[in-house]
Amino acid sequence: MVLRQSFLIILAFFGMVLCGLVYLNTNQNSCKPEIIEKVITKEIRKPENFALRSSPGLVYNQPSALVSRTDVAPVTSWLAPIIWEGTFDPTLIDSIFKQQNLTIATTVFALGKYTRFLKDFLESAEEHYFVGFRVHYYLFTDKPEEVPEVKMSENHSLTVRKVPSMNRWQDISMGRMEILEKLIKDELASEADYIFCLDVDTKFHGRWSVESLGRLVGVIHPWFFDAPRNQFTYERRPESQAYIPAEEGDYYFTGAAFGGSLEDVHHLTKTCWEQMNIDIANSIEAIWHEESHLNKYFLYNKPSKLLSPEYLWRDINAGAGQIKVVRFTHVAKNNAEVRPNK
Ligand SMILES: CC(=O)N[C@H]1[C@@H](OP(=O)(O)OP(=O)(O)OC[C@H]2O[C@@H](n3ccc(=O)[nH]c3=O)[C@H](O)[C@@H]2O)O[C@H](CO)[C@H](O)[C@@H]1O
Ligand SMILES: [Mn+2]
Repeated sequence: MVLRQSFLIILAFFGMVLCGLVYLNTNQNSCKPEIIEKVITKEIRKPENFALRSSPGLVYNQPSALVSRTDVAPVTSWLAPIIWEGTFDPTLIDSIFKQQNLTIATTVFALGKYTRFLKDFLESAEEHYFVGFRVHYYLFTDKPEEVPEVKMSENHSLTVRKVPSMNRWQDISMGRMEILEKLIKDELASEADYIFCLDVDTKFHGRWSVESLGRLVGVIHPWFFDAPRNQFTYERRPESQAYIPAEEGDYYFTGAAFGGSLEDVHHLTKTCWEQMNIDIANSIEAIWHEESHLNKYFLYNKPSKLLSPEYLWRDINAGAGQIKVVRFTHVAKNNAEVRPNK
């Protein structure tokens, strides 16, 4: 009898503990979405944070309603500014954006032999890229041990992330879209205001700063800024999701640099990655990989700001009358030697 009673008490005790655990567990699960939501809503910036406030007493040149550069277009036909030297006042624009307390996330990938480009990329960025503004670089590499020590300025920081190696350079280049989509979705909401995604085989030579910020930002490719649209190297096969017919197209954009607000770049990376996967399922790869999909995206989701080829020039020594300042260049490389495949 006593034995039976104690057995029942023990059973009841374990029952309670079990119930408690189940409760805790379900409760934790049901809490998760709430917590995530709280973090995001807490960090969303209010519209007034983006107001273009200027300080009394700031001395700068009077802007003109009449005079501008006449050798280049400072605006697209959908009224997005095109940023060229001489279209903005660095003193004024820096002072306005200083008041917004921004963080610019910047991603760069260096897999395989491309780690050799990191030193020049990072050192030159520290000299010219968003100087005086908060920058968080996210560097994705399969060889973290090869990341050089580069001294970061006070408000710039670098996070290194290990990613698996890949055998095809095309897969590395296209795979960036998937990693970027996840990074923005999972981590950046409470971390940054804007993002730029850059090729690593590049180098800064001049200012690249807040004049480049916008909701959705594309960089005009240095080889095609003066070409007619039917000569752009868009994907021309209708079977690909990146297809653009010969009579359509605005500009040809580079895949080596794009950016904007987290929300807009998230949508861009997600869409391009989805489109590339449809192509894979249909056994087709766009002629210039994610760059082709990016161009398709920009055609039907117009960028709100365009950066002139000053923001991705061919080579520091290559000249063109319209390029008054070279800010960022693609560096010459031996593709056959540096890539894992043809
Ligand atoms: C100037 C320009 O418009 N560049 C684009 C162009 O060729 P690119 O010749 O510039 O392509 P690329 O060889 O630089 O590859 C793009 C990027 O992928 C990364 N990477 C690539 C290979 C590798 O082994 N390891 C590695 O880390 C690295 O960050 C590199 O900068 O077309 C590519 C897609 O076809 C991309 O759209 C590039 O952005
Ligand atoms: Mn490149």
